[in-house]
Amino acid sequence: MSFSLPPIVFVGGGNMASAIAGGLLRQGAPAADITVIEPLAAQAQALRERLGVAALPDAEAARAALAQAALVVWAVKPQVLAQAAEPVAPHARQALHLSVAAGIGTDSLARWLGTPRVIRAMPNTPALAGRGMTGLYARPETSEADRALACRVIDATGEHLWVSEEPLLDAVTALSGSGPAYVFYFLEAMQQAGVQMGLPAADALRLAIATFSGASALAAQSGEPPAALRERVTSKGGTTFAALSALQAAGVDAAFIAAMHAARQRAQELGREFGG
Ligand SMILES: NC(=O)C1=CN([C@@H]2O[C@H](COP(=O)(O)OP(=O)(O)OC[C@H]3O[C@@H](n4cnc5c(N)ncnc54)[C@H](O)[C@@H]3O)[C@@H](O)[C@H]2O)C=CC1
Ligand SMILES: O=C(O)[C@@H]1CCC=N1
Repeated sequence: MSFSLPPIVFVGGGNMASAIAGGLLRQGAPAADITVIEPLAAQAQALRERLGVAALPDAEAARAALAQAALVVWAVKPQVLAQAAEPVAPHARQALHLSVAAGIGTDSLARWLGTPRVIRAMPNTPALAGRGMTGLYARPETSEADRALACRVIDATGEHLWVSEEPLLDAVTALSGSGPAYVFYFLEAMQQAGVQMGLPAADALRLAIATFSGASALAAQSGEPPAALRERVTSKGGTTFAALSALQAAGVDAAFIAAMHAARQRAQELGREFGG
């Protein structure tokens, strides 16, 4: 299968870059169209071996690729983005820029990159399994073709959802960006309880994973609100009622909501601290 793609440069070759580049390659994009700037030699070597893409140590080595790039994907930590942008930006002003960094606003990005053609994305790690969910925000200076290119790249890792105002991306970060960690946290707790009740650890984990994916599939397929689906599991005076009463008594819903507000607040702080 062939998947035509203009040349792309990734800045940062960690989890997120691997997920997006891996998704593009799975869809049939030629490895020759993908270059990664990754200063860690071992990480660069792993990218070459696993994905077959060019992995170069810095902007100087990637000058030719940057000059030809239609898209530059920023996949470094928010803390190092400004510093990473400095040597790259002068060589890639013609490109569309797509940043996955949490919290860093497009005003800062446009300033550092010397172009307003900037789109922000908030993906999540299920992208590594082709089941990602990504929130997207485009600056008004981007064209329809720019937005279509960003969608094609992101859709190689799963689904996308556009938000109309940039601050909503911090809410997406708190919900689906950090969200896989909440699911893993619940999986750990469910496995632990299963083991306490005598189940082998592997069986407890299998039951927990199948329950999450089955319940999610049912919620997606039925289109019913989660509250209605929950009530259908909860027989009067039954086991689920006992469990949900214990969760409520422990204030789990309030704690969970507070946790998500903390995540959004941290995204806002990252923007202030490292957005410059
Ligand atoms: N991991 C996650 O669940 C998600 C992460 N993000 C965002 O994605 C971004 C990347 O996160 P990960 O891929 O998890 O991080 P990571 O640590 O796996 O990858 C970052 C890579 O950037 C490289 N790097 C450091 N300085 C550089 C420079 N100056 N130039 C080029 N590369 C440089 C590092 O060596 C590292 O390999 C972050 O900004 C994060 O906020 C967004 C959504 C979800
Ligand atoms: O924890 C973080 O900061 C990143 C952003 C969303 C998921 N991981």
